[in-house]
Amino acid sequence: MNVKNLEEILNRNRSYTNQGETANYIPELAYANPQQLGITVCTPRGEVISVGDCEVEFTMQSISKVVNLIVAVLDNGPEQVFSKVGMESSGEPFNSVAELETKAENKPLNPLINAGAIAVSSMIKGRDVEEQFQRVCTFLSKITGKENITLNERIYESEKLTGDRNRSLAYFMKSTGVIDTNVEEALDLYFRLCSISVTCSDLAKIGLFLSTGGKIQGEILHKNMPKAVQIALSIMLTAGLYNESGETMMKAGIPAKSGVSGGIMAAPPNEMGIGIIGPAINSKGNSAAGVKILEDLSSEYNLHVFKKKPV
Ligand SMILES: NC(=O)CC[C@H](N)C(=O)O
Repeated sequence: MNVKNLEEILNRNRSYTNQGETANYIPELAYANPQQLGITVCTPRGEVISVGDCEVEFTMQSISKVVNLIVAVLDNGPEQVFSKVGMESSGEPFNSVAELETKAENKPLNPLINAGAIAVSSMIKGRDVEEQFQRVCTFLSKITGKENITLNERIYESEKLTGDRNRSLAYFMKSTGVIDTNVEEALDLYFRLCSISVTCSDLAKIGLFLSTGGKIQGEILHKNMPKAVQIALSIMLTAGLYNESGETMMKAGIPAKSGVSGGIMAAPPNEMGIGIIGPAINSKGNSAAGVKILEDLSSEYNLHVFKKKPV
């Protein structure tokens, strides 16, 4: 792998930024530059290669759902978490209201759609929202090696102000017993987690952590970490890109998670961590150029999980 190679992949896919738009249902997200495009790759051997607009910060949005899930699984065990949230891909938009009532016994279909992630947030341990949030930040800090994990206040306020769809999902889940804690607190934690600032290289480090089975600088910090990571990767593979997950699974074949700010975090097992930013998103809510870059990275570096690797 080298810089030139990655630059070529980035440039080859640049025109796809014109096939998307920045998210505007959270008004503050609309101000991102739709032409921005960057890739960072981290390998287990310690190489870090960044190309394009990698230094720009953006919010994690739905990529935080993966970290959220791992913390909740470590806190409660998988049985407890999956007694409230399903394991199936949805085939519907990430904020679908209808499927919550009509599918899977009132359980949100999986932890990576909005309803599922709000339910998972309610299970994170802590005295109050601040402590819950700080526990997730501490974990993120260990993974990324960044001392300060910060929240983008403008985006957070914008999310809260316009988050009525998420509120309706959460209150519905309270009525069916999926959420049995304070709904507003679960939502507040969810909004905060979505508003955490990151760069491409932070995403690549999260990807590397997952790709190496949950190791942080060669160490496993919790005995249940490998299991939690295995769960997260499985759900990323089947549901990480919402109703574009099947196509991405077939074409790129890499466990990945997208967010509406245009980030994609990907974790081809044992290979590398990948962070991509491209704020112009397609109709499914995924970075328009980002998904194409993921496909190209997969074919360039043989990353598809079902591609026969040379022995
Ligand atoms: N797909 C996403 O990134 C959605 C996250 C966003 N904060 C929302 O709740 O709608």
